[in-house]
Amino acid sequence: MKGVLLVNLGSPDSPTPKDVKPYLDEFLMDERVIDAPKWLRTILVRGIILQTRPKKSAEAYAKIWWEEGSPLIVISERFTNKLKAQTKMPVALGMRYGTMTIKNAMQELKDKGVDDVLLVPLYPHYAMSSFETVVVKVLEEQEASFPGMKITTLPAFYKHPEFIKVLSESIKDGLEGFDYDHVLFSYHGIPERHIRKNDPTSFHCKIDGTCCNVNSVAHNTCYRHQVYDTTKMVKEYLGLQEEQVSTSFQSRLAGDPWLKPYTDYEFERLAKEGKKKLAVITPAFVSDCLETLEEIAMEGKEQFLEAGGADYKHIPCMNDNDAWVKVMAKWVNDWEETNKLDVAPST
Ligand SMILES: C=CC1=C(C)c2cc3[nH]c(cc4nc(cc5[nH]c(cc1n2)c(C)c5CCC(=O)O)C(CCC(=O)O)=C4C)c(C)c3C=C
Ligand SMILES: [Fe+2]
Ligand SMILES: [Fe+2]
Repeated sequence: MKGVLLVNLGSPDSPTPKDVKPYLDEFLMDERVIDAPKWLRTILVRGIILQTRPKKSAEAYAKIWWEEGSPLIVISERFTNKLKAQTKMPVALGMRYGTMTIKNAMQELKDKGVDDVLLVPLYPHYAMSSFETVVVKVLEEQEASFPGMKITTLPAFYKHPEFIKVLSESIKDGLEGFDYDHVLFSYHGIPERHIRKNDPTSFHCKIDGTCCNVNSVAHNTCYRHQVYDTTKMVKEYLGLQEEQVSTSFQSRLAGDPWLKPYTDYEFERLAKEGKKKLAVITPAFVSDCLETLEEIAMEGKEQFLEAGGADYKHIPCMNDNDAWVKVMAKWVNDWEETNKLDVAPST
């Protein structure tokens, strides 16, 4: 029997250093997130980062926490429940990190008789620290505990026309009544090195501003190419002008060079260039989370206004909006009927 496994990133159990620490430990000890050799990763994560970050992180989580729990988890659960109502197949939700494990979600599907699973990483773009680590973890769990289970993965849907349409329409709704003069597309950043590591040709991705416009098989796993494609397609759908739009990367960790331009620097640049009324959208995330609700909606607003901006709005993610659930329901139900996936054509 067919079934659907939705996977998002996950959150700590509560916004306290006690619960944030094991969550961050699992997250940052993932070799696809901090890709240093294990001995070095252990020193970096357990010897340095985890000494101070859990407290700082817990304070940030406390600012956005809801009565029902972490926004990312609550929103993902609402999305899952709505999807369940639109498909005959069993649907389960797991998180890559934290206590809502992928293994439990797979067990839930198995208990319902599912042996043919459509895995849906809840990320529009491919990065080894998001999409790839989910796929690898699911395959590890399959090998260890669910040997009879077949896994098919929904590819990154960053340029699927239905995704672009539903994302653009939700942005249009968010922009309604807000008199903006610029729209910033802020994506979660990744270290530049990860782009090169994920390049199957070993030579295409130069991160020099040109490679991403030249067709290549490398784009199937190039986060930078994919996010610029999303910006371009949404910009075209909404009829925005080139000079009204820019793309930047947020949430970097100290150390490595990460994808540029950095969102916090863009706030300053845009304000200084006279863009006074800024709308910020965050299309790397399908649901709002710490990185959108705290870093963009709260911190970002403060940074932009301090730099001289006059008005600022974070446009919410698609979350459990009905049109987005409908698109996902169509994708999974089509797969159930045809056993084929028509999601992201490769370039
Ligand atoms: C959009 C996909 C994501 C990518 C790619 C990604 C890469 C990445 N993240 C970190 C470090 C942290 N990210 C944190 C939070 C966080 N990250 C994503 C998504 C992607 N991360 C989400 C949805 C969230 C929010 C989770 C929530 O509970 O709301 C955090 C934790 C918070 C903090 O302490 O800042 C860290 C740490 C790295 C190093 C990385 C790529 C290498
Ligand atoms: Fe992250
Ligand atoms: Fe590129």
